Amino acid sequence: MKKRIAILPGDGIGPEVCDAATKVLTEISRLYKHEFEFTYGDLGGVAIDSSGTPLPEETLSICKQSDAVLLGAVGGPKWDTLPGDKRPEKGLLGLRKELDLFANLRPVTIYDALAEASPLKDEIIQGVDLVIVRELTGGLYFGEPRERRGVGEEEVAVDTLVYSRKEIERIVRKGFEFAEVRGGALTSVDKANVLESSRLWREVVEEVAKEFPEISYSHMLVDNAAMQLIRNPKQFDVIVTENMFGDILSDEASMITGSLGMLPSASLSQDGPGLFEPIHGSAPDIAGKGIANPLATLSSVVMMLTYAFQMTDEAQALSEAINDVLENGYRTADLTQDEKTALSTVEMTEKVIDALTKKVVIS
Ligand SMILES: NC(=O)c1ccc[n+]([C@@H]2O[C@H](COP(=O)([O-])OP(=O)(O)OC[C@H]3O[C@@H](n4cnc5c(N)ncnc54)[C@H](O)[C@@H]3O)[C@@H](O)[C@H]2O)c1
Ligand SMILES: CC(C)[C@H](C(=O)O)[C@@H](O)C(=O)O
Ligand SMILES: [Mg+2]
Repeated sequence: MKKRIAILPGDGIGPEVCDAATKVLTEISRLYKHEFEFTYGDLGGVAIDSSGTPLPEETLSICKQSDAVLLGAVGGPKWDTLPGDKRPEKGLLGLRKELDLFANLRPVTIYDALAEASPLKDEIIQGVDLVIVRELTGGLYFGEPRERRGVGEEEVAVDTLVYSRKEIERIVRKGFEFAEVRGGALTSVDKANVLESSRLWREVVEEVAKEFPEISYSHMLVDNAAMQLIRNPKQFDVIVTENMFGDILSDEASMITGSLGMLPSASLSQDGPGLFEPIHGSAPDIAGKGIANPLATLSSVVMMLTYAFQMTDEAQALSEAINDVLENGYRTADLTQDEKTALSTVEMTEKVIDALTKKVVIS
């Protein structure tokens, strides 16, 4: 059956890594005889430039009519001085809200071949396999009021951190469900020693835990969690946390794998189309140079195949192809000190496609 995929390349390296993804999806459609239909939409800075708004109606409607959405990244210096509600990032936040993508999964998987790319010691990172389940449509990112008022020394800026019981319940339940599927444990991360919203969060975790008597769980304060992720990341299996803490902890966790260019994500709603994107941004410092690591985006395609299309064989083959390429020593610039041997985005993508094709044709 035909699968409709909305492609939102966005800004900076977004188009470069999205190209990698569409090439790989095209190869998968050839190998497995699927039909993937790509419809492109503008989001972020490119959308501001083309239509004056970071999330045009047309883009939203393309996404709503799709079976899955693939996103590159949004933002960049060109739009940094725009007011908050006109910035590229507002387009992404609006899309997450409109599609009700409350559950953001950010898996942290270690590739043995990349051990030396991580700044952490081998014995600390070997065997790490964790997933951050980040609440994505609430908290500080969306709370009202959000405003600036007053002038001079009296000027104040307000952001509001608000969570309803219902919002917490649904993400915490997702966290427990993932822990159940993985046969693991749940760590709920909060700041309950200071924040009222975190105290409600903790209460809700205690209540939802009763539905999962066989899952062991614990609470951890976010500052300690940030430290523990570096000290002993193996202690974690599923981490469930609110929007902003999840944003920060996931960039931190990416260094366990060696590069921000490695971490994928899936943002899911209750029943609508999911959105799949690397966790990294538009990387203005390397945009246009053709050197971005496409693997976070290709691993996001693995998550799309798994969660949106239930194509488990295809997902496994692509995931193994990524592993094979790394085992064979291929690296983009972010993963090696040796500039001379570093592959471009296009070359790395070709290596993955070769490995995938060989794997599928032989099996
Ligand atoms: N989901 C998104 O669209 C998203 C996520 C994060 C940041 N942003 C936006 O991106 C812009 C730049 O933000 P930033 O510089 O703080 O974060 P960033 O993630 O874009 O880059 C941080 C560093 O990591 C490197 N990097 C990131 N992705 C890489 C890849 N695939 N391959 C190799 N190196 C990679 C960059 O070169 C840079 O040195 C900002 O406008 C920000 O708002 C967007
Ligand atoms: C660009 C920004 C709005 C976004 C976030 O903070 O959620 C990004 O950092 C991410 O991690 O996806
Ligand atoms: Mg982030």
